[in-house]
Amino acid sequence: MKQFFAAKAEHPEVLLFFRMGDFYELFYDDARKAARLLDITLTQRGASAGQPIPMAGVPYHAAEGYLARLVALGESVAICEQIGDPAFSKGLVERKVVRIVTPGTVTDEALLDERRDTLLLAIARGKHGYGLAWADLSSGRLRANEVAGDDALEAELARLQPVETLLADEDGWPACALEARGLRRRAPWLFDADSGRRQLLQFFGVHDLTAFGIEDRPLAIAAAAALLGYIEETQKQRLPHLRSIALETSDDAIAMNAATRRHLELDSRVDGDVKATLLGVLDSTISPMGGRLLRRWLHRPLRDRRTLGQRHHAVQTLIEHRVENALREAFRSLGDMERILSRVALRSARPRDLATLRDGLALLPTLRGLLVPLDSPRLQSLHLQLGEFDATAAFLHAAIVAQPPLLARDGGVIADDFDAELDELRQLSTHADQFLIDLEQRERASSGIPTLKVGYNRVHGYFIEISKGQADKAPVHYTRRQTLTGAERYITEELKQFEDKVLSARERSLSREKLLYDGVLDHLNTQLEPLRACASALSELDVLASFAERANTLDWAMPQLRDIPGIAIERGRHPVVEALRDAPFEPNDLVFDDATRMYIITGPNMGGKSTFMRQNALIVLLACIGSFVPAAKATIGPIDRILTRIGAGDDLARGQSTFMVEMSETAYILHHATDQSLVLMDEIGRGTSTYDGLALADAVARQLAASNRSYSLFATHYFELTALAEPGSGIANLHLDAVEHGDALVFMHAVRPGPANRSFGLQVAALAGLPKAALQQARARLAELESHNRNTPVTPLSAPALDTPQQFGLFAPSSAALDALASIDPDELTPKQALEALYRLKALP
Ligand SMILES: Nc1ncnc2c1ncn2[C@@H]1O[C@H](COP(=O)(O)OP(=O)(O)OP(=O)(O)O)[C@@H](O)[C@H]1O
Repeated sequence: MKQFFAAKAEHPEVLLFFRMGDFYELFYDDARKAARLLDITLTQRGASAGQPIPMAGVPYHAAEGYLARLVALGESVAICEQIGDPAFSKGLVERKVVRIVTPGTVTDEALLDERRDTLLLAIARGKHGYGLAWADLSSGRLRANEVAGDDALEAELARLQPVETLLADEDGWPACALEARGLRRRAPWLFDADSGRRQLLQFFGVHDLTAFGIEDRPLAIAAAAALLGYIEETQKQRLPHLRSIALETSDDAIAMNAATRRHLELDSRVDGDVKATLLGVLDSTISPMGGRLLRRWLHRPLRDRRTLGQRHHAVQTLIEHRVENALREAFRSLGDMERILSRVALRSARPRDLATLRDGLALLPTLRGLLVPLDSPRLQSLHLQLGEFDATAAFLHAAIVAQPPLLARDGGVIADDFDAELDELRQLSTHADQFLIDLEQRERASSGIPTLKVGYNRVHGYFIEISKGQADKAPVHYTRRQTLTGAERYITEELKQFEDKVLSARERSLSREKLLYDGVLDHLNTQLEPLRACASALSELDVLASFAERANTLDWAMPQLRDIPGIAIERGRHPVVEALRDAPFEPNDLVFDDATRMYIITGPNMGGKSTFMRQNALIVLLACIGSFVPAAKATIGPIDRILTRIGAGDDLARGQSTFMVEMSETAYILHHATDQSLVLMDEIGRGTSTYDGLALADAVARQLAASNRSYSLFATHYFELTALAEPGSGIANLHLDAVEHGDALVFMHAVRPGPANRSFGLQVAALAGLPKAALQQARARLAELESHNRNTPVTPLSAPALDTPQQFGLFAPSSAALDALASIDPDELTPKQALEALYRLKALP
């Protein structure tokens, strides 16, 4: 327990797996917590100061599964191992924490999500913004950035989705940081830029940080130093695969805030159905590393039209030469080279990792053969980046058996003919079998006992076994080793000598194999950088081939990215709605140019307004990651942001009301949208009373059109807003329609110019199964409201000067007053009652 308390004192915040023979045991609160989280039995072991010690344990050989579950729950675990061999140590075995497994630092295959980066993030705070540094230890990728305010920090958190986040243990962090996953508070001095800088210079062995692009970014440096400090503290080993850090500035990418990522359902949905997300439809990559790269691309659409143009051209070339399927076929045996190489660097690569690497490298000549004739600059540069690894592939082929076992521990990994000494040691063991057969026959003959057997057992070693009935015939030079119920077991001098030789040959061959295995890792480590470049080229090829496959299968077209402002989409479709619908999808056009920067979209519920708005954002997004797009034609000018305000994103968990969320997202958009931003506004203002809502929607639309001058799609049920579309306002109307067929309602889904004339709200409610009585009441009420509106002069909304506040002229008399009036029969009233009624009416709101 002394040992335990010492180890626990060093790691008070994490669970301590304390190795005891074949088990990892947990004590006290750790035991209680683990028992709860892992559903394992809480028992007791011994007592301390007269009190029983709560204990829970997991078998050592099954620890990985339990670790995976704990890490997935966001827990960290310190692994305290027995150091040295218990067989040789006198008294207590020494124990030491050898590593800390944390959600953001795991590299074991079993603990990682195959198709998602596992990021550890550190955030440093400054007066004017934040520094971020993040690492994916399983691939060795290390990045940093600086952002200006809380909103930008939130956007980065939504993009990166770290599994573990380090923050200085101070007050005043914004909610988005405090809600980050796997939050870990660290001492504030660990986030110091000056000492951090020295730390980074030392870590990377350089004289300045200019080459990494972070020399004059103190907050990024502070975050990176805190990050690396934590990694070293938890991993307790060298990290040779973290060789550089790169700045990933936000300026290169199309900005999307957290709300936009959520609303567009890029890779997740509130209902958890990932198949119905953009990534779900888009991702047909074969290798896990390709899948991870695609997800990164999707969350970081680019603004650099040259890079994107090269990607589009590459995809087109793959399609034209019909090679995408051949490439993809080759990728099937590729495996996760990127993560394997990290494990090679960390020296934790398993035999099967090396076999996968070998088979992957063996594919390169085929891949190169496919790429050579392709006339695309990007494909050719990837071709070069693949490199030549024929010698390495041959080396691995010679070194590793065709199908190695799971663990290196039991041998059988290094191939025959790779090392003469190993071959000789192995021969000794193999020849042992023949020797034993010969010995058995000889001993049977000389002793005259035909049932005599030669055998082996792990505890007692080799033996000669004679049944109890024949035991008295045992020759005198047999020494008894073990007595069983029905038999006696003996050893002879000859067998003993043989045993020593064979056992030591086994041991020596195992340690020889270990040495050779280390040698193979050494050899691979000398080529780590070119191998990693190869893996990254393979990942990108996988993504490009996946784009080509999707474009072919789903009939997508190559977008044109232009320097000229504007967006023109012909026959655009919503990729996810189209994929999930059985019926055909109705394609729609969209044109934004200098004359029209905003469309007010009206039409019935279920008409397709949201779908139309989102499909255009998704088409722009797809074009800006290098993919083809679901449209007949798409021409897209420079875009700096995609911003959305779409309903149903209620954030009750964060304690904000629906309306509050709606307004803060709208505020964000008005503050950030520029004339190169694409903005989607869906039913803004519906979260509050009609007039407040209308007034707000009107003001927001005007501001977006006149001040922000963004490309805006503005869906609304307030028909009054359609009046904004005046000549010269830059605003136009679009509408969707439905037609009634008897009781049925048919949605046309076709986007047409001009405002809608009906909303069909009640018909849609009927479709949704609202009770008949409620519908009848609603119909009567609607007729009443409509007749009031007709009798009341409505001043139409116009947009004479977009920046002058509008006075609404649509206030009909309060319906309460009308109701009250309607209930009065003047002929029945006495003069006094009439006067009282007049006072009551006057008092009504
Ligand atoms: N262009 C289209 N072609 C075929 N089906 C479509 C199309 N657009 C929308 N749909 C179908 O209609 C359904 C409703 O569309 P959507 O949610 O966009 O309507 P909406 O007008 O935004 O409705 P609400 O006003 O109630 O939010 C979609 O789920 C989809 O199945």
